[in-house]
Formats: sequence, C-alpha cells, structure tokens
Amino acid sequence: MQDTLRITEVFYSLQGETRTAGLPTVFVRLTGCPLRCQYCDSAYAFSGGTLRTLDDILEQVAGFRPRYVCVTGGEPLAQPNVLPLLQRLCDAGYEVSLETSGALDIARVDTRVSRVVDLKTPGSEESHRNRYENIELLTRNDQVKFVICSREDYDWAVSKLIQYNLAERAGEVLFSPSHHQVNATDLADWIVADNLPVRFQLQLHKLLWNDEPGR
Ligand SMILES: C[S@@+](CC[C@H](N)C(=O)[O-])C[C@H]1O[C@@H](n2cnc3c(N)ncnc32)[C@H](O)[C@@H]1O
Ligand SMILES: Nc1nc2[nH]cc(C(=O)O)c2c(=O)[nH]1
Ligand code: SF4
Ligand SMILES: [Mg+2]
Repeated sequence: MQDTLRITEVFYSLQGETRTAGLPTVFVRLTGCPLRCQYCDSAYAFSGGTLRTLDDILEQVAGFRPRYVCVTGGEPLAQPNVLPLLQRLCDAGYEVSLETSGALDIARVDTRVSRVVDLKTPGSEESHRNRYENIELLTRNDQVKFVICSREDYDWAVSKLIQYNLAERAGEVLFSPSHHQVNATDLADWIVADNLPVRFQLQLHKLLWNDEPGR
C-alpha cells in the first residue's frame, strides 16, 4: 500500500496571496481541518475529497509544468503524509509553499519549503489554537500572516509583531483583510499611519474570480 493523502482539488491559477502573489501556481488542497475559523473561505474542503497516492498527485502537478506549487487546505499538516509530499515536490525542483493555520507543529516540514504560518487572530474565533512554539522555528524563508477582521484584530496583530520581533524573524509579515469583514482601505491606512514593516495584501483571486472554488 503506497502513501496516500485525502485531496479536495488540484488546480492551476495565479497565486492570490503571500510573497509570490500574481505568479502562476499549482494548488494542492488537502481535505480536512481541525479548526473552524468563522471566516473560512475553504469550508468545502472540511470533508469529502479523494484518497490519492503521492505518485498520482505528483504526476498531475507535473502535467501543468509549473514553477510554483502551493500546498493548502483544509489544514495540510493534519495529514502526516503531507511531509513526504512536500519533500518530493522540492526534489522535483518546484518552489514550494505551505499554507498552515499554525495550530500544528511545523518542525518537520522540509526546510526548502516556505512555510506560510497564519497566526489566528481573536476575530477568527480560533486564536486559542495558535501554537506559539512554531514562532521560534521560523526562518527568513518563511512567512507569517494575520487575517484581520476588525480594528481590535489589527491592534492584536501589531502587539504580536512587536512581542515576537516577527519582521526580523520571518521573510515576510503579511496583513490581509478578512474578506468583507474589515474595510481594506482602513487597514491600508492604519499600516501607513503606524509605519509598520509589513506587507498589506488582498486576495487577488477574489478580485479576479470572486469566490469560485478551484481558482
Ligand atoms: C483556507 S486556509 C488553508 C490553510 C490553513 N488551514 C490556514 O488557515 O492557513 C488559507 C488561507 O486563507 C485565509 N483565509 C480563509 N478565509 C479567508 C477570508 N474570508 N478572508 C481572507 N483570508 C482568508 C486563511 O486565513 C489562510 O491564511
Ligand atoms: N488563486 C488562489 N490563490 C490562493 N492562495 C492561497 C489559497 C488558499 O486557498 O490557500 C488560494 C486559492 O484558493 N486560490
Ligand atoms: S484553519 Fe484554514 S482551513 Fe481551517 S477553518 Fe481556518 S482558514 Fe479554514
Ligand atoms: Mg483560498
């Protein structure tokens, strides 16, 4: 029996987020998540999916001839076989990123992978799941993300930025508005007013394709 993963979808699109935003990227979305962020735009990946072998997934990815591959979910680290998948994607020569809630241990992820760790804000209603031990594992190849639902979330994110010196520790600190929950212009203005060393971002794929799955 070969190693398998439960997969919701594999698709080719433009990366909508993070430091590679705008670049053509293959997405591998793993099924299942132990969290329930109130804003989650990927709840369709909580269940269902198809059990697939790593060979099968790698073959489909290769068919797109990509440079960038993003492993997301659901919560990818909830399936242990994501670790050999990430390793094999790196071995195949792709630039690989992993989107994770940060609720699970990131230590064993291949160091070639850019780990995008979402520090869950109080507004997500899942901030009690943050695994703060992950922060000391971050390198300049990694990214930290805050999805901000309110001014209170913004103030909380700024306090974590300072407390953990995140702008020095990670390669990027990303501040993203929770879709339709906080005014994006307000968030941009707060960042400029406070002269923060963070990168503001909008989810490009929602501007381009609204909220269609598989884009
Ligand atoms: C769907 S999650 C999958 C990976 C992992 N479970 C996580 O939360 O990072 C991918 C990213 O989308 C973000 N996201 C989900 N719903 C969102 C929304 N409504 N507005 C902005 N970002 C959102 C998450 O916070 C996370 O950074
Ligand atoms: N285009 C596009 N970019 C993305 N970046 C992160 C995504 C995700 O759902 O994790 C995502 C997604 O679903 N679509
Ligand atoms: S951790 Fe990620 S996939 Fe899970 S509910 Fe939160 S945003 Fe959605
Ligand atoms: Mg998404």
